[in-house]
Amino acid sequence: MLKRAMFRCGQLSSRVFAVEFDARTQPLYFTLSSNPQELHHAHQQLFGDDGKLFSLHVHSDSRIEKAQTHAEIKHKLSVTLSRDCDVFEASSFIPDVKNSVVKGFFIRDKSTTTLSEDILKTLQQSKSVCVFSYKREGEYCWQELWSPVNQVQESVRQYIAPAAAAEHHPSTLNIRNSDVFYCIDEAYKVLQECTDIIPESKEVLKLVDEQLETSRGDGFPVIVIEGLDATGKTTLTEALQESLNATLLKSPPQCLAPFRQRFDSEPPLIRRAFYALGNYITAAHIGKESLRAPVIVDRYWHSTAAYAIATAVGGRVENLPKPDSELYQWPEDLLQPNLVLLLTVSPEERLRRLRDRGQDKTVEEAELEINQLFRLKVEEAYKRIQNPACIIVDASPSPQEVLQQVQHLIRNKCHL
Ligand SMILES: Nc1ncnc2c1ncn2[C@@H]1O[C@H](COP(=O)(O)OP(=O)(O)O)[C@@H](O)[C@H]1O
Ligand SMILES: Nc1ccn([C@@H]2O[C@H](COP(=O)(O)OP(=O)(O)O)[C@@H](O)[C@H]2O)c(=O)n1
Repeated sequence: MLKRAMFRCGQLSSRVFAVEFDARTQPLYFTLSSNPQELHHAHQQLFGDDGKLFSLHVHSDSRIEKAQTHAEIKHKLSVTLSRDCDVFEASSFIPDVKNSVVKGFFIRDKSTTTLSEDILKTLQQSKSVCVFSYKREGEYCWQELWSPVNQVQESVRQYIAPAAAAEHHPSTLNIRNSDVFYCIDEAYKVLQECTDIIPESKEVLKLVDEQLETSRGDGFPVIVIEGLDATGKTTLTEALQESLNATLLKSPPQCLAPFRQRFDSEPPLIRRAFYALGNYITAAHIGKESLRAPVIVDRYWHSTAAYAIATAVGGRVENLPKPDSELYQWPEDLLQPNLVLLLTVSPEERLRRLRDRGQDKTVEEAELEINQLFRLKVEEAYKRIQNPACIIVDASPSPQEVLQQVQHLIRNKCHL
């Protein structure tokens, strides 16, 4: 029984564990060894005090169940644990091996209550949750499968040993087909797998099916306007629509508006698949409309990929996939625009515009405000996307000046 549980958790000895203590510093990496190892001073910080230490990881053959269980646990831990408990995002992975990440949490309980153990006991009843506890004796610290009732035999102790920082941050390893999708089929499959738990998925898939395959011939130019919230996309796209006599489209398209709130509350796998499919519906609209007039698109694949990557990657900009990573490549089956312009303004100006607008922000956008690191990662990811790459436009001058600057670019690049 115990062996099966250990097996379920993967081959632990080949894995590295990463604990994200602080978004501004690198994670703490450790590995496991069956031989006693002296505790490295960096790890003493983690294991040194008298608090109770646990980690928990989520396993399941169903990626939908795994994503939802992870999100539920995150919520549960954040609302139920006392202030004396620290919860950190943690993962276990095989260095630089794609899709090897198992996500979880690390809990440091300094309280005198048994609250964390009570919660872990409930969580552990789920067949997809694996809980480990950490014990220290002198210079040695080991991890063992935690059980609230049966004490684990000493033979399964795994000693903590330092591990080198991985070349690729662990949060970059599972991005493909979990956060960013590179063909319609992969995103489509995710929603198909959710139809039982999210009935709206069927309606979204029906809307995708209804879009006839449209391949774009030599129609009018297609120009995408990208940028963080409040950088002036709406203002500019509406002005361009008028001045170029263009059709204005957006991604996600209007037909997905009734479902957006529902999918925004889902874990990244499902939420990102929804936005990915939105791009394909918008692509079908672009295909048709560009036969008649120039098309301006407010957000498209750059937004989908940049926000998804920046959310998936913990910590600093340095943790993003490397600039030459294939994760920044445009999906081969998604209609390419002729021009992508990225509106940028200083963080101060952006905040001023957000405040002037005074309307509700999405949770993600509210997070941008408090989370400078996240904003920097979104912008950097935007700039790294290739085929087509975006051209950066300084959107801090007046609306009229920004329009003129963009009209000039469009004339040069698209001969409009
Ligand atoms: N060039 C500009 N200069 C000053 N304010 C601007 C400019 N462009 C837009 N704004 C104002 O900033 C706010 C956000 O603009 P908006 O076009 O809605 O951005 P987005 O669509 O990117 O969220 C609005 O109140 C808008 O009037
Ligand atoms: N093409 C798109 C558009 C938006 N999005 C998501 O939608 C969010 C931005 O939506 P928003 O409502 O703030 O956008 P605006 O209405 O401000 O342009 C981002 O956080 C992205 O996660 C996406 O993934 N792909």
